[in-house]
Amino acid sequence: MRKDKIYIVGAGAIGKALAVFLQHESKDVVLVRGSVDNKPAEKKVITVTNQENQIFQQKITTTTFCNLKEISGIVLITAKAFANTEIAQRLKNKGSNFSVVLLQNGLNIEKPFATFENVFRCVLFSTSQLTSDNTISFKMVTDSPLGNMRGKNSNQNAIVNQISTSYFGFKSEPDILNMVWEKVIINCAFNSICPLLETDNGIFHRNREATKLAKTIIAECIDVANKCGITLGQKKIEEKLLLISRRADGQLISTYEDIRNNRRTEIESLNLEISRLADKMGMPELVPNTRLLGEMIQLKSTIGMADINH
Ligand SMILES: NC(=O)C1=CN([C@@H]2O[C@H](COP(=O)(O)OP(=O)(O)OC[C@H]3O[C@@H](n4cnc5c(N)ncnc54)[C@H](OP(=O)(O)O)[C@@H]3O)[C@@H](O)[C@H]2O)C=CC1
Ligand SMILES: CC(C)(CO)C(=O)C(=O)O
Repeated sequence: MRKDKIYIVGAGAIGKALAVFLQHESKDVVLVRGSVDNKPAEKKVITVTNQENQIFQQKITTTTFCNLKEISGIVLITAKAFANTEIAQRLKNKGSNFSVVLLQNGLNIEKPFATFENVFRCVLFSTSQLTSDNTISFKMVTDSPLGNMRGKNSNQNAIVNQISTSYFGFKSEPDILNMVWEKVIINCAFNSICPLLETDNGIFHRNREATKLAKTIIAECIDVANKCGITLGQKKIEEKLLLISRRADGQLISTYEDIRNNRRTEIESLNLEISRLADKMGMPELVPNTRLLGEMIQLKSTIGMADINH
């Protein structure tokens, strides 16, 4: 079996958990900082607790792009999606002997990698939350599908085999675009409703009114997807939303974490991207609630960030 080096770009909740699980299974892994460069490499002890209260602890090498002359292997991007243009630019200077896998939420986030040869998207069905700088609460919902944007299929299976562990699973997906849409729609509900209600991901399986609102968002977004030639089923997406809500009960969605920590959110690639698509098609009326909730998240986030700057 192939044993490529695995570079994880973005040392956040997902990146750190993934690094720990991979190294736990003896994979050759390094964390590469997304927002920081020109720092020497260091080793950090990172501890992950999973849904079964199993504890995993590994000393992970964390480095920055300046220390990597050439990259050869698998590059997993777990930085926030709005950083992709800058990350693509940095990767362009590191040769071409690697495949890129985007593990981020969001629609059209692969655009900055348009000129790369092997680009894959993965749709994450796991939740990870930092409980302190280097401790993480992790819950796997189910295996995360990974599919081909431009690379060869053989490459896709090799990547899935190499990055899968017993605790953070992946599977090959022939129609990743469909999956991306489904998950983006689910995130349009989770990433707006949970932070606005200031609650955790379990809200939908606990509260019927919250689920009703989520169903409205799902229906609006499916309309936009259909108009873009993507056929999706309302029931299937609702079931996935409830499954995630049950399995990720108690975890906070990353957008809520961002707002609580006065950081930029990814709402631009979720509710606001779907709203933009509806506008572009000349049908803004398709997504009134999705847009409104997205704008409220934007406002909540900018108010918080403005407060700390004064
Ligand atoms: N957390 C979760 O449960 C899930 C997350 N996702 C998706 O996974 C991705 C990562 O999420 P998560 O780990 O929670 O996020 P975090 O905020 O915990 O970590 C994201 C990392 O992105 C990097 N980053 C942030 N801003 C910038 C910037 N301006 N330029 C470059 N890099 C930047 C930072 O890396 P560094 O510290 O190295 O600078 C940061 O640690 C997101 O797209 C999210 O939507 C999907 C499903 C579940
Ligand atoms: C919807 C959920 C919880 C699924 O993993 C997610 O995408 C996130 O935490 O960002």
